[in-house]
Amino acid sequence: MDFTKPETVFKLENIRNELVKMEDSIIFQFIERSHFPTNGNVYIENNAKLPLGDFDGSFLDWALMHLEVTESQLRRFESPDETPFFPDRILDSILPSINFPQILAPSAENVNYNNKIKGVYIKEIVPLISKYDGDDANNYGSVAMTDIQCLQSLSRRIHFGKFVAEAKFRSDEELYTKLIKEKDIDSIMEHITNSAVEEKILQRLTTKAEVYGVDPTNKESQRKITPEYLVKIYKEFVIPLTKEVEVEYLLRRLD
Ligand SMILES: C=C(O[C@@H]1C=C(C(=O)O)C=C[C@H]1O)C(=O)O
Repeated sequence: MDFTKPETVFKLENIRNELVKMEDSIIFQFIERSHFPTNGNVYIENNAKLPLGDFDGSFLDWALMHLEVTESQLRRFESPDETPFFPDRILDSILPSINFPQILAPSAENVNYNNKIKGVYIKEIVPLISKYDGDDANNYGSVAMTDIQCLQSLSRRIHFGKFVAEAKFRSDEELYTKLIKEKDIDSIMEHITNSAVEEKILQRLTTKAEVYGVDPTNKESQRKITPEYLVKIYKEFVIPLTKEVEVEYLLRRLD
């Protein structure tokens, strides 16, 4: 898939191949996070234990916002597959624009699920992938940086739903135009759903987690991340959120 060549992006097979590649990144970032406890202090907004001057938010928010400001100046968010968590804080790039061809509908940039993704990650995913419930003040920085890697990978994977939706729209423009005009959300969700693909993804994740997630040097074969938890994360959060993005993108496709 090459974002400078739209014809490579509109092929659903190419998009699905990209989603498969993202599984490895997400698994390995979850494994990194599994070295640390939950460290709930990094998620508490305006936490007296982690003073941040006049910044309004959590330690994680502070780290993520500052990183995104730098990344924006290095052209990260010009790429159509990157969606910022702090769209109002990012800056113009200091690098010349690549001028990617228009691939998605102009309304695509308004489909930003990152606040919801961050909430689900903190509330639901961190308790599943972290080492134990607890706090280790020596690792606040490491946890924030690891969380940022996980969040940016999850964000890219879930917002890839925009490309999936565009490919599906182009595959049956008449049907989707009708459903969009009727604002028939349930029918749109039904038509973008492919249960066979979802099942294949969950089966592959189980195998990958069994291979990647076990430390071969550890005699007790202690798992770094359990296959059951990885499947649960995808089944209950990653895939549903991707489909929400697909539906939201399509509802705005004709704007
Ligand atoms: C991404 C797609 O759309 C939907 C979402 C999927 C996912 O998030 O993994 C898989 C299949 C579909 O239900 C697709 O059709 O490939």
